[in-house]
Amino acid sequence: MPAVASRFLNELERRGISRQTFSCFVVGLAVGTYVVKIVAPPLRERLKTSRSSSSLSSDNNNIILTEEKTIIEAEKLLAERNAIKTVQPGLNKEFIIQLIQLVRIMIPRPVCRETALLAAHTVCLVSRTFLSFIVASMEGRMVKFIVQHDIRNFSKMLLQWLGIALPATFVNSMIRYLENRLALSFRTRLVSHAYRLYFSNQVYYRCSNLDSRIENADQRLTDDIATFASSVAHLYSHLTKPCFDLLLIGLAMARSSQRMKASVVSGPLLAFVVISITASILRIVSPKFGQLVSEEAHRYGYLRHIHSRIITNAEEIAFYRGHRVELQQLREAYERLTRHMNVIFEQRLWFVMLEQFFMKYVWSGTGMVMVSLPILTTSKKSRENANGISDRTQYLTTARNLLISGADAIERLMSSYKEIVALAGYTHRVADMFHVFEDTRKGVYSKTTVTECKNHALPLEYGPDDKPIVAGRIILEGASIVVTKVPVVTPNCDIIVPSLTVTIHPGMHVLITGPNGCGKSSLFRILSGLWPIYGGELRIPPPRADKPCMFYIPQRPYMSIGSLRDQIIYPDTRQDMLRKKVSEQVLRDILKMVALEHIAQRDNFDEVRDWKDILSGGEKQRMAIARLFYHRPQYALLDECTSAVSIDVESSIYELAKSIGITLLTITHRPTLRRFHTHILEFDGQGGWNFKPMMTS
Ligand SMILES: Nc1ncnc2c1ncn2[C@@H]1O[C@H](COP(=O)(O)OP(=O)(O)OP(=O)(O)O)[C@@H](O)[C@H]1O
Repeated sequence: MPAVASRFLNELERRGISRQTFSCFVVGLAVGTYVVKIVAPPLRERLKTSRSSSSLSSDNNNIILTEEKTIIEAEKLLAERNAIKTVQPGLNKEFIIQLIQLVRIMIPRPVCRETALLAAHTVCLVSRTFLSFIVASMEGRMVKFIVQHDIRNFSKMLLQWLGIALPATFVNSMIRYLENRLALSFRTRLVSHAYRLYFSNQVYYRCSNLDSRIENADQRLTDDIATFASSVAHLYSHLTKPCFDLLLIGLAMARSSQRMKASVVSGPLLAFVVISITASILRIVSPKFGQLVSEEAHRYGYLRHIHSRIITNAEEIAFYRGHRVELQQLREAYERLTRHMNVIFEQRLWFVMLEQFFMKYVWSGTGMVMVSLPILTTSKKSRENANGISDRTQYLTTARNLLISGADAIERLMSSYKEIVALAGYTHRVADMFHVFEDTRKGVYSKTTVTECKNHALPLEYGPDDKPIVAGRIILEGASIVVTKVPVVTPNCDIIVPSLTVTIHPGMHVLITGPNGCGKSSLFRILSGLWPIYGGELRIPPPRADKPCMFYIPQRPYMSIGSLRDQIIYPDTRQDMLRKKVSEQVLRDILKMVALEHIAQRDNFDEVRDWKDILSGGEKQRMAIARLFYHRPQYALLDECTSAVSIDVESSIYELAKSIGITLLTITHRPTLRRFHTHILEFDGQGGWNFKPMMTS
């Protein structure tokens, strides 16, 4: 082995690489690797535990349910805990696979805007490294000329130094600019991919109502994607540049110490030993910041939750004069947060002290020793030589500059590692979100259920996890709604109605009644395709270009952002309206039908307001019914949508709807509406139902 090593070193020397240069490079590489290794575990630990504001607080794998948690929250926490148990974000194979998948979305083709930005960014990074070397050696030579009283050469060098400053500053700001552009480009690609998935097949509804794998889709779509994209862009420069820097710095320092005829191994070796020992100490004594930060985020999230509850329910609280109770709750939440923050500050106090001591003093001292070793070990004869003094000054200045750059590179390498670990966490969150979107789009759900689904006597097919399989069929055909042996099953796997069979032809106006929670609205969810069909068959008319097959109006109407026109034609846009050749006069007539003509007189159709707050409860319901007259669907699914409308207006609305050929499916508890219907579907609340023609009295 020694013979092989010696031959290898001889070969290097033959190719112009001295033994000293090579050993310096190897030691430098070892220091870098060790630093990265030593910093890794605590950071990974930290990232695992520091999660979003809605994250769970877990201790020894047991969920701590604070007094504020409801059953729904408990369910969410359970789901989150399960997710953490199954997939651990970290630097593993899964991270690489997920990262490659995301990179394919961010850089869809070999030749695209992103690759051009990446190429320009790389050129700038390489240029910056070379420029810093040129500047460091120039500064060394300038000091040498000062010591030698060589004014001519000093002035020449100063001018050259200033000349280099211009491209150097330009390259620096270009690096930042390109990094930001790259991050934004990546983000845009990811966001448009995410939006495409989120708005196909009602994924936005399904992933929050039928699936519990994603707790906060909004946070993942905004914060997580943005952080992931900027982290990838940042990491590229943070990883490549310090490695490149360290390599060149090592070579340059070896060259300059070689000129001083000194040993080049002892310095880096010393640095390696010192960095290893101090980094190990820091790792051992570091407090568990991950857990502490996670708990802080949790308490902060609760404080925000209380604030938003007060804003949402301000009117109710004001009527009740409930401000004392609310204030008390706010104060308690705030105090819990500040108490915990104080604990973090105290723990951080001594740790930061130790960290600063090592990094600022121990590492700097080691650097000084490294730089001075070649000078301190020179012979007495060369020490007394006049040229030797200026050479040593030049060496010292150049070495000092290189050392500063080297320290900067090591620091950046350490923070790059932090970023890789952080990136693993965000990669997991973003990739997981896409995965869940894809699943829910295809109708594959995973929900932690409170109820066990083990009633195998019921006519459902069950999977190995004892959850019912989505085995029903939807057929778009004919003009009638035909429900055949379809069970009504909630997302929690509660079977409300084991088997429902109903046929509704156009013109059969059906009144749907039954006690609270018997499954009336759930039937509408099934007809609209929001809930999966676990069995049987559902035939509904295929969608038509001129009018929708079904139009649902809920009890709590939704007011969109936009003008008065947008409220009436929702979910159409103005372009859709113009294409359908609907004039403003038609909109005015529609408002008249629902007794809202005064709104059109008060505001013009372009008026943009906060309609949710401006309109009264009954007015909002009437506005929702105006949409029915605009869209004129084949079937109207009316879910207690006139509960706040006066009886006379309600009657005229029903008469009008029937007269323009809309078939009504109405959920109501009001007996006054019976006369507008031809059939009745009665649920008994025990899973039974009865569908028959309406008896006229
Ligand atoms: N998203 C959901 N996840 C789980 N269970 C749900 C969900 N939505 C409704 N349920 C449950 O399904 C059952 C039927 O609800 P549904 O809304 O159909 O009742 P309903 O007959 O319309 O009642 P009401 O007359 O009070 O409006 C209820 O027990 C309800 O708790």
